[in-house]
Amino acid sequence: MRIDVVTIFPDYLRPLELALVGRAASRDLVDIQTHDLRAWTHDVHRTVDDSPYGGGPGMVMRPEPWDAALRDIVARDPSRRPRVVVPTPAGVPFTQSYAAELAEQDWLIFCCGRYEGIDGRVVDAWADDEISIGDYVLAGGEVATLVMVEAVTRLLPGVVGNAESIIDDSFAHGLLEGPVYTRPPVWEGRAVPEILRSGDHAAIARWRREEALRRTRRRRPELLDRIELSDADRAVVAS
Ligand SMILES: N#Cc1ccccc1Cn1ccc2ccc(-c3cc(N)[nH]n3)cc21
Repeated sequence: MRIDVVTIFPDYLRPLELALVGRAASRDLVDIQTHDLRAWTHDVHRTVDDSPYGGGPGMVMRPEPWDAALRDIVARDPSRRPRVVVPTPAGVPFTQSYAAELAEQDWLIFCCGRYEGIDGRVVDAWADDEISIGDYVLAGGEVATLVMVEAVTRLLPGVVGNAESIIDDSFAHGLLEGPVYTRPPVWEGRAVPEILRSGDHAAIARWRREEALRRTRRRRPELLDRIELSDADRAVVAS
């Protein structure tokens, strides 16, 4: 997969050079290129913003640099059509299934806005997806892009060593993941649940599902309406 990110703060995307995503890039499992939007400005001040039509606070990102940047980047591989993603607080919620959908693409371009956002005509002309990572307002699209690139990259083949761990992900089954434990068996007087040290894998799987059901019921009950529950699951949720 190729991922291009356009931003006025390229250094904000440096974390993509680290850890899981950085390792995936070094193994050529993903090719991530970051671009400074100001490279597509031509005035001495490299201006990317202007006052909003209709008045109001803040500034809006001008259409011309964005259109020039996207035309240039897309033209670099005429045989492929990228999926253009614009992070925005007004977007469709980003979910694990959305990450899986984006992970199926072979080329993503993330457009990181700043100020009060990108001129709506550019978004209309170019965006395939306008995505929100949560109901709060960030100062720009870079953090949302970091979140989405990590969530998508970890789903790419070969990136996560133990493929099972992404299958058992929180949300993969529609439930929140239950608690996890490691050594020591007792820490500060708190013991690891005995079942996890029993070696009875069927019982352990059942316990983990029950913990996931209980945690989901407590923290995100609305998720339970979206999944098929067995009679045993319903008994746990009702208890
Ligand atoms: N747009 C806008 C906007 C509107 C009002 C006030 C401040 C901003 C800042 N901003 C500019 C670009 C941009 C991109 C994404 C987010 C974003 C995403 C999520 N999920 N929260 N915030 C915010 C962004």
